[in-house]
Amino acid sequence: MISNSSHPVTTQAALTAEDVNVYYGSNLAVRNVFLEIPKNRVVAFIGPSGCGKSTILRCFNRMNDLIPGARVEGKITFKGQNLYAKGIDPVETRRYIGMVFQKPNPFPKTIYENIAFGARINGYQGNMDELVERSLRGAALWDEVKDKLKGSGLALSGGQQQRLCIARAIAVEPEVILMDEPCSALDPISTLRVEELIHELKQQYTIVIVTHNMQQASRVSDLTAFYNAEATETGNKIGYLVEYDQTQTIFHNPTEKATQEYVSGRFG
Ligand SMILES: Nc1ncnc2c1ncn2[C@@H]1O[C@H](COP(=O)(O)OP(=O)(O)OP(=O)(O)O)[C@@H](O)[C@H]1O
Repeated sequence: MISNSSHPVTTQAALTAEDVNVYYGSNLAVRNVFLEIPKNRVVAFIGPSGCGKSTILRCFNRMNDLIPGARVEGKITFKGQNLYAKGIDPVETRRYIGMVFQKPNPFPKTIYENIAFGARINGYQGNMDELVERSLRGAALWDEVKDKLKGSGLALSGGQQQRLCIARAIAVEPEVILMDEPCSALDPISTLRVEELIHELKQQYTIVIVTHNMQQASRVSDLTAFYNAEATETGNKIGYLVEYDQTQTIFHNPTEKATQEYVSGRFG
């Protein structure tokens, strides 16, 4: 069930966060997050800068492990399995829960190799040409690149590079794709293409997207989590989840005043 919500979601949960706190060194960055991400849904994280959206996103595939001093308390589960239990391999976790970053970051390799590289490392035994085509089609990029697969991924436009990164993410057949402001470096047309793609991808994947763009959150997501931050006596800011509900509700009939003010552009 979704915390802070009067509208529980009954579909199966892909990911859950239970009383999650994240620290950087001795600073508490985000506190007491309870959240459930249902399977095959798009969930948007919104809120002002520094309220912990990316920090929580990174908990879901243990990317915070790569940040020195970062520490996660509480419980994060993926299909019921505690992701932070002893013996869980974070690298393996990221195969099931992929990530697309703010700035497109293709490998300095050919378009073909951008897809094939990760699959090969994961011991993919199938037909690589087919996998490359399937992944590029899945990311709505195939028609634009099919004649230049041996060209560099870095020679593509920003929007194409981001779709290449999405193709790379889906090539290893994850179940969840985490997207951290995937369109913030893209022009409006490329942004729309990625948004259309997100719509298509949710048939097969569960998607969590951090965005600063309110229209984008309302266009692409089924559910929206609004985070905010409060200042402590020492001047640090601690992020927390204010409200999580159906996107329609968050944008048109939120429970909390702060949510109403944020979605109507009155702060943030
Ligand atoms: N690598 C890090 N080391 C130390 N502190 C960090 C690190 N990353 C984030 N923080 C701190 O954690 C808090 C939450 O940051 P986070 O980036 O998760 O917020 P956000 O809501 O995603 O912000 P934005 O919208 O600006 O990307 C902030 O106070 C930030 O300074």
